[in-house]
Amino acid sequence: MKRLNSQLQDDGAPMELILLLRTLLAGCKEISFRVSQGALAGVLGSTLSENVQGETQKKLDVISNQILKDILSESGYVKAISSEEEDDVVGCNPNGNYLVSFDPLDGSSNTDINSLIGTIFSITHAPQWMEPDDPSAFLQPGTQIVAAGYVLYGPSTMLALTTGKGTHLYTLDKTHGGFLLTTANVKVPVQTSEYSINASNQRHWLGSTQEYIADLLAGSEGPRGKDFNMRWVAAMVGDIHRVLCRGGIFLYPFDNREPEKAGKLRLLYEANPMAFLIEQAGGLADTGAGRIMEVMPEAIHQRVPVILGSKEEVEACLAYK
Ligand SMILES: O=P(O)(O)OC[C@H]1O[C@](O)(COP(=O)(O)O)[C@@H](O)[C@@H]1O
Ligand SMILES: [Mg+2]
Ligand SMILES: [Mg+2]
Repeated sequence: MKRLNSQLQDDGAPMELILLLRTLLAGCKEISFRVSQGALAGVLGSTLSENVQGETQKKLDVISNQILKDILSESGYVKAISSEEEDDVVGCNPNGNYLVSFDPLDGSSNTDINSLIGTIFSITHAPQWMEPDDPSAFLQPGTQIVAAGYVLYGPSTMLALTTGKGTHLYTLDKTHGGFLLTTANVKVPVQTSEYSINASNQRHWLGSTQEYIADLLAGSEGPRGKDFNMRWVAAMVGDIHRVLCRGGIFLYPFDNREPEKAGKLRLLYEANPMAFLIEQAGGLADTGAGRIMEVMPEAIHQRVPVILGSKEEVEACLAYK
């Protein structure tokens, strides 16, 4: 079976980027181990501190963040990082050539129920002019990303990764500690009859979202003329993995609960990396007002509405105005 290194070389990834990815993934393997220890590791439950988003952090969030921060800042390849769990950009090596944005633990409320969680990341070049603690260099559209992916801590630990040459899925072989290529050039089916949305927010949605979901619910008796199935993992990483594996549409749309927040999911370390993976697998990723990867970020923790997945279903959704 092909190893990660060899696939990255075949995809033409520069050696320094390969080394950076290997470093990042070494951190994810450590997180994978910690996660698998569950209550035995004494890491479940909430801490008293709150992160910048005002949500209560789980201890595993803090631990995962620390693991990635330490390994990346010591690597030498990274000029600065931005993390969901850090209020500000964290400066690393002033001579580093890359910037890394990450959600160290996505779906963290699932930790208490032994369900799917993961780490999401994206990597861009670090501009020469940048001071290591300058957040403005992170405010680049997703089109500038050179590598993005997630590690899913499920029954097996899996990696989905793209460097812009297709999306590949790898499985962690825990007997020798390496990621092995298990699906090359994964393709999201263009059509689907499966959707994913937190329906408890329905009353807050825009009219167009209400109408679209109502038509899916009407199934074979409605205008779509077919029945749809619904799935919600409550961890974006789990929902997107399902979409990559068998298609579907995933929505965390704009809603009126906090209109200034424009959505729940964060652009830099949730929406953009997932958009890159989905697009590289033949799917679409949109905010409802344009391509996610073309959004010019204004802040490192900016949120965006997310509609992504099977091409024809995303197009059908976007046709509702
Ligand atoms: O609580 P809700 O509305 O179901 O939201 C679930 C969404 O929130 C998230 O858990 C946010 O991620 P974090 O756990 O990293 O904060 C997504 O992974 C998921 O899609
Ligand atoms: Mg998250
Ligand atoms: Mg998180």
